Amino acid sequence: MEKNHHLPLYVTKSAKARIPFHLFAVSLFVGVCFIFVYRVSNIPSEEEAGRWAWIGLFLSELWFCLYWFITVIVRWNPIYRCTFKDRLSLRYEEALPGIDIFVCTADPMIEPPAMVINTVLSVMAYDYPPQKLNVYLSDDGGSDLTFYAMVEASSFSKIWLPFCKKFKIEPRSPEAYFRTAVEPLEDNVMAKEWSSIKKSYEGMKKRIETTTKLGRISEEIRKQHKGFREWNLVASRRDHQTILQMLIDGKDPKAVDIEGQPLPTLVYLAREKRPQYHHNFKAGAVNALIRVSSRISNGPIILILDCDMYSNNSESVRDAVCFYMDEEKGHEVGFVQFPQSFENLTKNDVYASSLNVIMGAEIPGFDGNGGPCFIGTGCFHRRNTLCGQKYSDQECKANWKGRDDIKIEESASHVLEDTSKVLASCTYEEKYTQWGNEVGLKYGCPVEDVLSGLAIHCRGWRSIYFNPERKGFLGLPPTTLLQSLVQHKRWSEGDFQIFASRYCPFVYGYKKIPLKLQLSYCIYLLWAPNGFATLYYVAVPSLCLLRGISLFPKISSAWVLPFAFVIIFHRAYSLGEFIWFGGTVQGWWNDQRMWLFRRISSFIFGFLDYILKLVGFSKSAFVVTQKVADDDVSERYEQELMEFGASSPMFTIIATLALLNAFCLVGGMKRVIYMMDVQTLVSEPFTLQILLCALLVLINLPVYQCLFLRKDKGRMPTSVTQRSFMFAILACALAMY
Ligand SMILES: O=c1ccn([C@@H]2O[C@H](COP(=O)(O)OP(=O)(O)O[C@H]3O[C@H](CO)[C@@H](O)[C@H](O)[C@H]3O)[C@@H](O)[C@H]2O)c(=O)[nH]1
Ligand SMILES: [Mn+2]
Repeated sequence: MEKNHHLPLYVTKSAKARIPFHLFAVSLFVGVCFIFVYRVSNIPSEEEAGRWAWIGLFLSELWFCLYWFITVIVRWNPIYRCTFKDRLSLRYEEALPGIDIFVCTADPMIEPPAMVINTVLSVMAYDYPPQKLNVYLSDDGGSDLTFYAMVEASSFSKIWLPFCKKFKIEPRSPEAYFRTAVEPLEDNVMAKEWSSIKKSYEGMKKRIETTTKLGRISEEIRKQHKGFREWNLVASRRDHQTILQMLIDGKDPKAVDIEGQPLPTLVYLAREKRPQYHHNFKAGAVNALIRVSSRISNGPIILILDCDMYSNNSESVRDAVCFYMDEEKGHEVGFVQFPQSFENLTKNDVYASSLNVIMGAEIPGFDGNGGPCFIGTGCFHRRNTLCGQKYSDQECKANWKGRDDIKIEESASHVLEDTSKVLASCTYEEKYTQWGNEVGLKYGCPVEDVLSGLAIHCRGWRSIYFNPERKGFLGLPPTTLLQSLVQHKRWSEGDFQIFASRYCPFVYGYKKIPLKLQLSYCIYLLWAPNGFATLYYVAVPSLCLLRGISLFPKISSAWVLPFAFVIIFHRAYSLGEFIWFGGTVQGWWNDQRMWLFRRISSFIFGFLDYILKLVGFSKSAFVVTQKVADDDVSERYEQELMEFGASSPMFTIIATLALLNAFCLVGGMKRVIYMMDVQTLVSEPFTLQILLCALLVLINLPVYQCLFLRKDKGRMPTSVTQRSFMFAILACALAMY
């Protein structure tokens, strides 16, 4: 036992093959230096055409180099973690900390209640003592439809939890389980239970879906639970009192499953909303939950989840607890972040939703540099840390060791409901103004997660990234182009807002977090400016080609070499990395296209929106990502056909640039065909420009399809087509004359 005590609860491993990567980075840097030498020594003189185009290109390349440098810093020293859950059970099974799990939902129409309760059921079924699990649902939609689904879930949990535990099934979201599991025909006992539970699940799902479709709760259902009466007072989803219902009170001895085992506490909360108070989106919801849960269960560890992120691994809580309970380092840990992984991705991932490279290469790099950022979901926080506590070596060590859950008043659930309501009221935060600032998640930023995580790092805490073999959580990716672009607009805008505010990591984190972590943060915080450099690079060289201004070395010149070297190796590395983390070649190509689209649309609009907010022209918003799609849209998603089909300025930019490059390529090819002898071809100063233009046309092929060939509803709307033709022709005309 004594010896056992000194074995750590987790280990950290460095990545292998770091040296080749370092060599690669250094040689690429040498190549980049050559490019810069070329750019500086060949600036066109003032009389020559294209001086400004040249300088602009140089600035874009400088920017790309700077940004690439950050991506190298992030990848320099990734680390990976491994836990020992058996040691945890041996030493601490009786002393495991309580866990409060927060699930956030915002709208029953785009986040169907049937999906939400699957997430809820999956976390209720964690392999963890149920008395120590407390599940809270925050419903920003304030919807009785969601509440109804929760009532159904609370009774279904009585058969679902024993079933999960008895047969040790995975995953524990009933929907996901029954979708993939094969009926256990050999095992007679299980087969019988299996089909009866499947039947009751399907019955429940049907009832919930019918009710959701109907859009209101029938009288019959209303009688099932006193909680429905609350909706008599609800004026609208933006104007209602706090609704707090303890659906299962884990402390109640009568709250047991069909096998007589205790159930986790289950709470439904719709915080108060009034038109005159800003509700601060998800951050506001989480903060209300932090307060309410402190009265009800006060678990020292909080798991935050989006409503589509169901638990795919029933041991994740134990994994996370290993980091917190480690005798050596546990007291330093502020939060444990799991990767954001998705189900429902298609083979070649048309919209590049997978985040595989970010989760596989970049976030482990963050961990090596001082700790992963908080990405909003799949994250276990220490309650005190979230509530603003600063890290201090001695104090935290002492506290965590002799950790004594702060006692909470024992009272009946209806009393708790009444006394906790005030904590979720609009006026509460007026009195305690530190909420949303020093306490809880921060307000005022569309990426409350990244900002709050940064603040936690700056208060001295470390964070841990844990990416187990069996994914901890699975969510739903955006399934249309526009949703993906809108999501990235929110992210790029929020991230840039952090960079440009007093929370800029170089200022706010100065002397508080390591420089390499400050730089790492910039990999996301500087997404938005990338948009401009990219926009320049995909438009100006092509237009110059049309006009006859050369911006790259002649194909016969030795200066071509550094360009070729940098471009080929940089992209080859990216391809290799993509495939290493489970992608396909076609998937990589799609990924490249999506990054192009995001940069020239989401990032630009994100930046502009940031400016508009700055001068007070537009208000902050949080466009919730849709989690359901119409049948024909889903079908096209399955076929990996890009979905345009809506009129959006983002599509206009994308289509304009696609057309512009097509026109320029035609113009450029004409030039080559006119001078069709080998001698001039070799000394041809436009070869690289033509190649760049051709590559852009190639990557934009799906856009031309949507413009000219497709007939389905996902094709480009006529208005967008007309507008983009006009803009593209205008730009070409301006370039030529
Ligand atoms: O007013 C709101 C708006 C959103 N949400 C919830 O926030 C979560 C995330 O919203 P979603 O539309 O799915 O956005 P994503 O872009 O997928 O979210 C990512 O990015 C967000 C920050 O932009 C983080 O908060 C998320 O955790 C992270 O998954 C969902 O559960 C919503 O129900 C609320 O509770 N209240
Ligand atoms: Mn989401």
